[in-house]
Amino acid sequence: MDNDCAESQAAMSEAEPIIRMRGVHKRFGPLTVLNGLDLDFRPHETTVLLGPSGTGKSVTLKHIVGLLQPDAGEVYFHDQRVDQLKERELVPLRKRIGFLFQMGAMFDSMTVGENVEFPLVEHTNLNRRQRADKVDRLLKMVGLGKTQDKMPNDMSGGQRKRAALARAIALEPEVMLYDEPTTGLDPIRSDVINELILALTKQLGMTSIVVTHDMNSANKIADRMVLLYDGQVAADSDPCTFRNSKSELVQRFIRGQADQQDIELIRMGFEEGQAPNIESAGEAINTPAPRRRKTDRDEPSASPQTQAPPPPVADLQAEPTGPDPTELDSEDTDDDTPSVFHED
Ligand SMILES: Nc1ncnc2c1ncn2[C@@H]1O[C@H](COP(=O)(O)OP(=O)(O)OP(=O)(O)O)[C@@H](O)[C@H]1O
Repeated sequence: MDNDCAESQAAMSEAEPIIRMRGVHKRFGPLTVLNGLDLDFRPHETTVLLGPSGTGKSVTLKHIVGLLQPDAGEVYFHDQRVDQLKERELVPLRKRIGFLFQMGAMFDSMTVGENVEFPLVEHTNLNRRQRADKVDRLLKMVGLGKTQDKMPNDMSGGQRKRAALARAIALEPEVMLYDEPTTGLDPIRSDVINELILALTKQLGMTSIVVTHDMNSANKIADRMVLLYDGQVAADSDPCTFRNSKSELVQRFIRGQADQQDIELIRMGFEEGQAPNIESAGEAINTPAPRRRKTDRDEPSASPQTQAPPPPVADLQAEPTGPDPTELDSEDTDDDTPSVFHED
């Protein structure tokens, strides 16, 4: 054992996995995305899924909630085989696994309050008053108190993501999946999201799986880092061991460094008097990622009808004990000094 990493290694869970992916294969036409993926997720742990664009990180998340089905292989949530469930049978599963989509996926025609209330209306027996209280509590938890009546389009990107997170945890899911939760946010707003993810995991005992390209975020929130490459797991360890890995692949990814093949591609583009082919560059580490057409069971558009069931967590019943986040959330600064989870 690398002594420098003993603390980081010790922090990793040894509990039985609650999500298991076994030999998962997934192709889209000629493109193989997952190539026999074996991956487990243990409870109360935050796993960060890393990897170049197009390696199948989002596709992996979508298999966990049955938004995509494997061509071969098995996906389990506890003892339940997810990949064989019919759409109707997926509903209870999706109440236990929340999903924060890349773009937040708010219903633009509804107020923020209505958005957060939506899963409560659909999936609980709470009366109007109880729902209103819960929406209020959820919005405070993410530092967005008193925004119930706002329209999503009148909010900043960071606020929308937090509102989407409030909706995603409304049903108190056991597991939260985050698809690039900090993309498009400045470092301060990104950190707000990081704090929220940490709070949900550490204080409410949630299990989190986070897809990100953001190494700052990964370093802050991860109990475990997994690098996907070529449709398989290329590295899987505690964060300290990951950072100290001698693997060239891992190190290049951490440094965000193009390899010789990428550089050569760009040089050739210049020499031929063409604009460099940025799309192709990176493919030596980035598995080919043809731009895709979103299909059937893909990320929902902003329409309640197509929205994947909102998410779930632990005990949201308790009143938040920290400072009232609404006071931190001034109209013009968009904020962001969350988190309601902080104890005094
Ligand atoms: N529903 C789909 N139909 C066709 N191709 C798809 C579909 N979903 C994903 N793909 C393709 O599968 C590959 C992996 O996609 P995925 O979104 O998982 O990548 P990723 O690793 O999350 O990348 P990024 O970091 O850029 O988000 C891409 O080439 C993508 O175009």
